[in-house]
Amino acid sequence: MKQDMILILDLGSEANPRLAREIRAMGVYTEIHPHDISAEELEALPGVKGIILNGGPNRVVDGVEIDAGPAVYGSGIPLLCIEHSGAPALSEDTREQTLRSFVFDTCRAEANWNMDNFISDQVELIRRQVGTKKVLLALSGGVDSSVVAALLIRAIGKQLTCVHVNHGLLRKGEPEQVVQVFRHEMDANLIYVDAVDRFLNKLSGVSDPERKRKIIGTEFIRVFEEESRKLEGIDFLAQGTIYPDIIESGTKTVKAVKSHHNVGGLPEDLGFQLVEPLKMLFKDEVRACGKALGLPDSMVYRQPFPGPGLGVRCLGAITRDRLEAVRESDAILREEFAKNGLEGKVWQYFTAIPDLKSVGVRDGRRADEWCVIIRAVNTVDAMTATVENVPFDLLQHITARITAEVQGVNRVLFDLTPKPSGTIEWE
Ligand SMILES: Nc1ncnc2c1ncn2[C@@H]1O[C@H](COP(=O)(O)OP(=O)(O)OP(=O)(O)O)[C@@H](O)[C@H]1O
Repeated sequence: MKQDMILILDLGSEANPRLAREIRAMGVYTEIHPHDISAEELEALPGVKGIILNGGPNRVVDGVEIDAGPAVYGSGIPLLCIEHSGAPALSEDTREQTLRSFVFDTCRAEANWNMDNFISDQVELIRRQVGTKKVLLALSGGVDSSVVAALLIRAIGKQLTCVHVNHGLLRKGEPEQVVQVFRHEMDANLIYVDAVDRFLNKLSGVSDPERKRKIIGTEFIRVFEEESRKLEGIDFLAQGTIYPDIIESGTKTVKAVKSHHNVGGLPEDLGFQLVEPLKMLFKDEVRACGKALGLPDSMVYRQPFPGPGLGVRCLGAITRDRLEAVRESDAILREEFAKNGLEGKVWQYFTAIPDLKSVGVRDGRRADEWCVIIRAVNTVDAMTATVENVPFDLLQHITARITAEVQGVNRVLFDLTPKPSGTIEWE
């Protein structure tokens, strides 16, 4: 990479990602590495202009205080030590000034970290890694895999084959958008697999949420493997791994938040070499990259969506008609939130339909129909969530639309429960 880099060494701080993002926000590239980086590893990192030793509450490991070694202290590269202790923290201003002065005055780093440079570097690296060989990508249409696809199309064009599996659990219009954007606009090699019947047949009668998730995950792998076996001469598999996936899989001082399996469960033994061009990007940078590559905002700024899709919002055993009602009501909710300035403001909003009918009145007759639950929540870290205060007249308008436009629905409920005691999703 041609960019200057500030290296962050993890001396037991939980604030490494935050520090890394702060410096990237100043336009300077950062990477987080373990405290005991060797001289060879340090040497191999390009453009290191400064090193920050970021200490914190986990600094003592097995009774011993960890520290960087001679490779770092003897490197001649400017060092800054930060210790997050119990002492009163520096004010935000002082902290930012200290960081800025270290980065720009002491290290003389150039603010050359931006998406255009990132993209041109990655294009070069991908071409070097892949040569004239072929690459396979499972393309969900979600942010990460879409940005990987766009980057690879830029780098190697038709040497990339994308496989999109329509399992029937995607939101309204999403499979069509994948085809439109990647096949028609970006002229990519796209294999579109219509596996709707296959998934819904497997899920028929299954009401246990864990079993539903498992079936969706396993069936996805089967379909993907079947498709990849039909292709010949593929050496590489591209994946939308991003930096938080790697950070969260644990460092020497911070235990794993979750294991790093990135593909919603693609096995590790598919026998391909990996291409992971986004693995050093934070989520907002992935979005910026997608935007710079020309992907539509509706793809790049999409709200988080669970891996098993609408399957976990069609509560209990999935039926086609209730799944359709989830999809249609979700589309109305999203349309109304977008029209009324709530898109981009509310972190996550969706509808869920329990396997429950109640009596109502339709065309002057009693009719047993489902109820739609609206959920709209805000969160910083998904560990806790608060409910968005959606204007009452908007809720009434959405209720009127859903009960008029969505077949089989006679009631709309608004979920007032924060997390805890609720969770964000219903299953
Ligand atoms: N319907 C699908 N068709 C093709 N690939 C899929 C599909 N669903 C998931 N994948 C693959 O599995 C990966 C992980 O899926 P997951 O649902 O966990 O989303 P994610 O990590 O948020 O990534 P993305 O933003 O790309 O959806 C995706 O990046 C993609 O490679």
